Parts: sequence; structure tokens; C-alpha cells
Amino acid sequence: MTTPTAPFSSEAQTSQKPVLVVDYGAQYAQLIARRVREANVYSEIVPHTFTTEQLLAKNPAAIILSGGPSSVYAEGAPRVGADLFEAGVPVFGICYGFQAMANALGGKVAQTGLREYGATEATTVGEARSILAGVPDSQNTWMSHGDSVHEAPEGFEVLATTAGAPVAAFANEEKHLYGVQWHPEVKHSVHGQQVLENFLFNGAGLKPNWTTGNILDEQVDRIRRQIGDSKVICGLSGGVDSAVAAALVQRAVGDQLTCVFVDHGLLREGEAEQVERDFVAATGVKLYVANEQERFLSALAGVSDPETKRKIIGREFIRAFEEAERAIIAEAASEGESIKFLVQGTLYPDVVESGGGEGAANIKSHHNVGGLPEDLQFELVEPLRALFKDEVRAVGAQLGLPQEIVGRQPFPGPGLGIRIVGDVTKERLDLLRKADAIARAELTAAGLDNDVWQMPVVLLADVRSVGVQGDGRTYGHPIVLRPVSSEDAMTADWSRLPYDLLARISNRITNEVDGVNRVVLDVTSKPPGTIEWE
Ligand SMILES: Nc1ncnc2c1ncn2[C@@H]1O[C@H](COP(=O)(O)OP(=O)(O)OP(=O)(O)O)[C@@H](O)[C@H]1O
Ligand SMILES: O=c1[nH]c(=O)c2[nH+]cn([C@@H]3O[C@H](COP(=O)(O)O)[C@@H](O)[C@H]3O)c2[nH]1
Ligand SMILES: NC(=O)CC[C@H](N)C(=O)O
Ligand SMILES: [Mg+2]
Repeated sequence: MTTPTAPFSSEAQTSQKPVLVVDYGAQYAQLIARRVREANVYSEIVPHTFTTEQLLAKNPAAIILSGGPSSVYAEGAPRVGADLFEAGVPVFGICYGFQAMANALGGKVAQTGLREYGATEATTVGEARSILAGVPDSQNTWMSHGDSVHEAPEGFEVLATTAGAPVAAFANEEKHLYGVQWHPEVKHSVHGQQVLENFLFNGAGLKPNWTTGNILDEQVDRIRRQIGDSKVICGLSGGVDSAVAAALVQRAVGDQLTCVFVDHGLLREGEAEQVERDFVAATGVKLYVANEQERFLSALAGVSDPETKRKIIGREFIRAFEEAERAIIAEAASEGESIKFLVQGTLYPDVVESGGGEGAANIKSHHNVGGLPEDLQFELVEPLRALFKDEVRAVGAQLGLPQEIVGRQPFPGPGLGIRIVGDVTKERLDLLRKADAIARAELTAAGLDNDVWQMPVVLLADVRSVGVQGDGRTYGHPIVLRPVSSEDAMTADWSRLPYDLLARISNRITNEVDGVNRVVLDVTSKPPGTIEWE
């Protein structure tokens, strides 16, 4: 049995020295890592439970301490060892990380009674310099804190101040130690990226030489080393992630790879055909289609709890891959040699949401991470596990995959199974498939496919409401439209689709789909809502 690689794998994803982001339970630790990578510097996240020794063992080029919910003076608050600041590695503290650094080095942190949340003006002290070089004397920053640094530690100079934070930024150039009270990683901090890059390129002396191209070469190499000359299967869904993972593995080990598409009956209209047409045409990969509608439907019968559904789907996926493996071996008459490796297009957000981060909450069990069964026989190959969607799209484009594949909107592996609120039946799936096909067709016809990240269409099977159609009373189900815009699915906003498009979708669904008498629009951002309803 093989357990999946830990999310904070000690095995580096690249040969480059990483900028480590130490996660103090921040909401946006992954956003910090993103911004570093956008500056073309490789970055990884590690939990705050890492000791100084463990941090240094990863040979970091620099370290960023993230924000977090604790107060440094509270009992049990996560600490940073003062020895970290003597190791000669450049360090940048953000919010809690800034306060923790001040505290560890003998500065003063206290509650000011003046909380700052949201847009806050920060004023440069003296001349703009160090990590504030090139930013205006008065800049708009985004804050979220109730504690403040009152006195910088010895050897540090104060670079900026705000109404609620006497020390809002500091630096010790000699030791390459820096910090800011605000969140440079969020877009609302207008000069945030500049401040971060000042740290990376001037403070830490790094070069912007990491690109998704590095990922490509290094992953091909790693995959070859991991798989050797064994055979391997890849779960192929028609989505972006598995298409890119499969193309990478194909580049690495060629026809040792067979892709397995599981038709679990929870797919949208036309999906199965699309996989065969687009992906096989673009790559020439070997494809095995597993018809497993029966297996999934009977395993899901009568189940309405979302996490239970997800776990069942995760388990049945693996059972379906095992069946497929047997069939592929039998077909190839390869003397019973079993296939040990399973490629999945797992991304970083799948891992984080499944509670992969130390101290991170389990929001929902993605079928390919938190939903995996205990008795998993395969060794997983997950070349995209450290990446965000847009980075995966860039890798896909470099691999020469067509835009119809890399630009596709995401669709969750558990499919319509987690878009029916209530238990899943064949009839409900057929109904939802119809509604979904209408919504998608209208979105495409309006030319707005690229304006939304994705648009889940959800059936509230456990809810009924009264309607009037053809002069008669109806008692039908609502359909929810959930169009969202997003950068990486970790946060999202509801898309402001044109009213006439929404009206057309609503009209068509209520007219054409039996059993639906109401269409509603979900106007919730993420957080607090997630993108999918289950
Ligand atoms: N129907 C399916 N058949 C085989 N494997 C699947 C199927 N659905 C999902 N998977 C596997 O689970 C992984 C995670 O699914 P997920 O939906 O996150 O990714 P994707 O479908 O590849 O991309 P996208 O996020 O763009 O939909 C996939 O990369 C793939 O390996
Ligand atoms: O492959 C997947 N397996 C899953 O179990 C799963 N759950 C959610 N999603 C997709 O992930 C993104 C974030 O979704 P949520 O905001 O609903 O968590 C969105 O893009 C969702 O469609 C999944 N993808
Ligand atoms: N966002 C943060 O990192 C907050 C840090 C600390 N808890 C404060 O309130 O000041
Ligand atoms: Mg998918």
C-alpha cells in the first residue's frame, strides 16, 4: 500500500532553492506563494510546526512568515525560533509573521485597541527605501490586524507607519530581515507586488529565473525516474488538469501510458464524446473507457450527505481504476504484470481544501485527495500537485495542447453527483443534465465562456416550490445557477452575467425541463460560500 505524498512533501518540486512560506494559519498563505511565483521565483509552503532545523534542511533561498489568527503574546501562540534570524537566510514577515519576528528579536508587540481592517493608508518614514523603494510616500495597503508592533527590535529601522500601527514596516538591511504589518499579497495593497519583489530581488538578492518551463523539464525528469520502464495508467476526465498531467507523462514515458476515462454516469451531456474527440485527437494517447454508471449509481443510492457522497465517489473511482487495470492487462496479454502507477491531475487547491495543510480545516474531501480509500494499491504520480490552475494551463500550452483543452472551465471529478442537493438518482441526473446543457449552450452563445471561471448548475432535489405553468399548479424543484469568476478557485466572486442572458436561461430551463419551475441565481462570493454546493 502506498500513501499519497504528503502535501508538504519534503521532496522539492524543483531543483531550485525554494522561497519557503511558513504558514501560521493564514487565509492566504497560498496567495503569498503565488505572488512569489508570479515574480518568477520558486516557492513552497511549509507548516509553522517546522523547526528551524527542518526549515534550513530544505535549503531555502529566503523565508516568508505568513499572517495568522493568533496573537504573539497569547498562550500557545505559534512561535518562530530566534535562531532562524541568525542563519543568514533573508526573512520577510507579513502581519502575524512580522509581529512574531519583532517579538522573537526583542521588539514590543501589543494590542493598540485600534484595529485596522481593509484599506489603510501607510506613510513612509523618511525617504522611501529598502523594501519600500519606488513606492509612493503615502500608499494604500490592505490590513487585517488588532495587534501592533510598538517598538522595532534593536538594529531595525522603521520604514512606515499607519494610524493604528506605530511600526508598520521595518528592516535590518545588514541581516536581510524585513517585515510589514499589511498584506502585500492581496491585490488591494496597490504596491504589494512591488514590496514583495523588493524583498526578493534586493533584500534576498534572488534572480527572477523560474518559469513553468522549468516545471515541464523537471517533472518529465522526475516522472521518468519514478516510473522507470513500468506501465502506468492515468485518470483522464476531459478536464484541464488530467489532460496536462497525461500529456506530461506521455512526454516522459510515451506509450507505457494508457489513459482511463471513467464514465460514472455523473457526467454532463456530451462529455464522454468530447474526451475521445479532443484529447485523443490532440495527443494520440491510448484511451480505455470504463463504463461504470451502474457501480456509482448503486453505491450512491439513498445517500444525501455531501461528505459521504464524496468519500463513496473517491472510493469507487479507485475501484474503477483497478477494474480498468485488470482489463488493460488482459487486453495486452502482458503475463499478469500489474500496473503499479496511477497518474492524477491533482492540483494544490485540491490538497489544501481536503485539509492537507497542517492545522488547515477539511472544507470538503476532493475525490482525488481526501476521498481516496485507505487500501489504495496504486503509487500515485501527481506532477501538478504543487501548482495552481493558471500555472497548469501555462504548462499545458507549452506541451502544445490546444486552447479548447487548456482553456476549458473546470468540472469536478464527482460531477453532477455533488450538484444534486439530496440523493442521486438516474431521473434527477437526467433532469440536471438537461438544465446544465441549456445553461452552458446559452453562455457559449452569448460569447461569455471566457468571462466566467465556471458555472455550476445545481438541482435542489430536496426543495420544492409552488409554481403556475399552463394555467395549472406545479410543485417543482429549483435550479440554481452559480456563475463565478476566480483566479485559482481558492477565492471567487459571483459573476455579474447580463440580465437578458439570465432571463433566457431561466425561460428555457423552466420551459424545457420537466419538473423544474424556478431558476435562481447564487450571489455569494467564496468565502463564505464555496463554488460547488456540496
Ligand atoms: N471521469 C473521470 N475519469 C477518470 N479520471 C477522472 C475523472 N474525473 C476526474 N478524474 C481524475 O481526478 C482528477 C481531479 O479531477 P479534477 O476535476 O480536479 O481535474 P480535471 O478534471 O483534470 O481538471 P478540471 O479541474 O479542469 O476539471 C483528474 O485530474 C483525473 O485524474
Ligand atoms: O476534481 C475535483 N474533485 C472534487 O472533489 C471537487 N470538489 C470541488 N471541485 C472543484 O474545485 C474548485 C473549488 O471548489 P469549491 O469552492 O466548491 O471547493 C471548483 O472548481 C470545483 O468545481 C472539485 N474538483
Ligand atoms: N492577519 C494577521 O496576521 C493578524 C495578526 C494578529 N492576530 C493581529 O490581529 O494583529
Ligand atoms: Mg474535472
